[in-house]
Amino acid sequence: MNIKISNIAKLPSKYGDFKIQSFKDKDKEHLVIFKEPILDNTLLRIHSECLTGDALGSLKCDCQAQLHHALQLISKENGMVIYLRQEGRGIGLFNKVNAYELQDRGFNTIEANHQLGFETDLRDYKIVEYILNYYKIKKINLITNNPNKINSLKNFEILQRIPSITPTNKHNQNYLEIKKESLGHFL
Ligand SMILES: Nc1nc2c(ncn2[C@@H]2O[C@H](COP(=O)(O)OP(=O)(O)OP(=O)(O)O)[C@@H](O)[C@H]2O)c(=O)[nH]1
Ligand SMILES: [Zn+2]
Repeated sequence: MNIKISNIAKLPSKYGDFKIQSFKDKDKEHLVIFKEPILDNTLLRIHSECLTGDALGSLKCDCQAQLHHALQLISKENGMVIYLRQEGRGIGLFNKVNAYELQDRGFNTIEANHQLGFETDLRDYKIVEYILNYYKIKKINLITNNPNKINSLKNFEILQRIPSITPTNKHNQNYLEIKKESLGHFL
């Protein structure tokens, strides 16, 4: 892996004072947001980019609420959010917009991906392993409902899974049901 690592900068936020550092893997500029001290057994959220949810407050998913919940948790003590630039479960923003248009026509999130010729989930978490090794983290308390994320971190000891439960609304109800029924999320 040919990873470039930025310097560490301060990021004061409405949830507290964090530090940020970027890890650049080819064209993907990932971000680590952390509250010191970084412990060997850190509280960790691995968050995949969702511009529509994280930045625009879309009600179609639970991403923004999950991100803010994690930032609130780590701001209380310490911990880390690894923000991965794998938008739309890895299909990218352009394709996600096309998937959303298919959802407007009645396809669910998984079917829409398949209609576009993509697998259900194209994400990979190799860079997470690199980042955790870089920070010398071996044990984690992982904030997630996604069993895939847990399985992708086989080289680390997962001490605890912290659920990330967010409010449902009429726009994300089906999305959350699919996560539970088809993707096995702990919801
Ligand atoms: N392709 C596609 N991606 C979506 C859609 N809605 C949200 N996403 C992306 O899904 C990713 C978030 O994945 P989720 O499956 O919601 O949740 P997760 O992060 O894997 O699981 P948690 O750790 O429990 O939050 C982000 O990259 C979003 O951009 C959609 O309808 N289609
Ligand atoms: Zn989202």
